[in-house]
Amino acid sequence: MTRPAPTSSATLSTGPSIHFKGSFTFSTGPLFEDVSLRLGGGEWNCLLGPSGVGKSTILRLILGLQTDGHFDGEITADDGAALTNRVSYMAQSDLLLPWLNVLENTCLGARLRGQTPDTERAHSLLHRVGLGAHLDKRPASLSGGMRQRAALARTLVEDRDIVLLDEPFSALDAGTRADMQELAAKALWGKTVLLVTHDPAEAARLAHQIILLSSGGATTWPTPASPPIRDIHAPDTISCQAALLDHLRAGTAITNQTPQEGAR
Ligand SMILES: Nc1ncnc2c1ncn2[C@@H]1O[C@H](COP(=O)(O)OP(=O)(O)OP(=O)(O)O)[C@@H](O)[C@H]1O
Repeated sequence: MTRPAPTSSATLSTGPSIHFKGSFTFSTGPLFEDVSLRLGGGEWNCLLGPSGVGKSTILRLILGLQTDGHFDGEITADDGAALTNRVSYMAQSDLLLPWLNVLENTCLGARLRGQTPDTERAHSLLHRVGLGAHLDKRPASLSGGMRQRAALARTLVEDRDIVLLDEPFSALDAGTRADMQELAAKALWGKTVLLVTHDPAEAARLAHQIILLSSGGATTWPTPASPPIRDIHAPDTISCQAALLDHLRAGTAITNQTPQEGAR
């Protein structure tokens, strides 16, 4: 499979395939039942679906985070190794610590593990996400998009086999979003990436595999024949994006009719 050439100096290793299978229940009732999905090893797997269907919950389960509900199932990697300490994660909220500056936040993972941070790599990534002039600033003085780019740099600085990204580009303007998509795709070359997104264009551009999650379970959606990162102008990218949007809209259609109008 053709992939964009790596531009990072990080150690290159290919991430494993991951199998997720199970059901998740809150005390109030089931969130999903018998969901089965396979994340392609070393690939970008984009997960889309209606709000509240359980996408972030699946990320949290793969990460091994505490949840309020009960998971009955299994999550395994095809190389047989445990997932512990192999996963990096970017949550929907940036989770930047307010008392640390941008550089310190980016290096936080290594410091929490008692390791010496790779400040050269952190500097390089912060420059590449456009925050080179803001290393000393605290999160409170950054815009929402700048905070999201700082959180992205903090995720990219980790050299993990498996990377979980929960709507990482949602706060960015269109141009910066395209730039950050390309940066992330190159920096995470060969990693197993699970990207939660609501953006069909993002999935059509970045995905090796598109997975749709609904109350009925997980299904795959056809991706263009060309390899990611795809040209946004390419006909197969545009048709994938359009068909995906049509499908998602049909699944979340909102009617403006009153019940009385609908009955006429
Ligand atoms: N303690 C809880 N008890 C009951 N339901 C809960 C609890 N915590 C979360 N939920 C519900 O679980 C559902 C799944 O949330 P999750 O964040 O995984 O969805 P999502 O698909 O990622 O949504 P979005 O696209 O809006 O981010 C939501 O409807 C949420 O309200």
